Amino acid sequence: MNAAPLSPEDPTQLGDFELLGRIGHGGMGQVYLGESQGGEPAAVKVIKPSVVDSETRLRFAQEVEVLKTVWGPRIAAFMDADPEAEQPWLAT
Ligand SMILES: Nc1ncnc2c1ncn2[C@@H]1O[C@H](COP(=O)(O)OP(=O)(O)OP(=O)(O)O)[C@@H](O)[C@H]1O
Repeated sequence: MNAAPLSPEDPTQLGDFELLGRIGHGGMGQVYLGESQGGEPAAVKVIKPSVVDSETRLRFAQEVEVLKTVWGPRIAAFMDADPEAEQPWLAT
């Protein structure tokens, strides 16, 4: 997986995931390459601090709930999430 280096303002740890680099970004989030405590690679999506408000928190919590209910060979599997954290995050 190609990842760009973390910037000084990036978090280095979210939940049990160590963040190792940046792999992409969407409308409301930055996606990091992460690693679980067991050494499993993860895509860790974090809501950008500039867009965290009650509406984006709600949308993000809904995304997490939907992800918990879907699985398949072409769907990144849900690993863990904390939509109520100061910086809400989701690991797949
Ligand atoms: N599981 C993953 N594996 C590899 N890269 C990923 C993964 N999830 C996201 N990415 C990368 O991060 C980018 C943004 O993903 P994200 O889920 O935030 O997209 P989005 O749905 O467009 O954003 P938003 O939900 O914020 O509107 C993707 O285009 C991709 O490059």
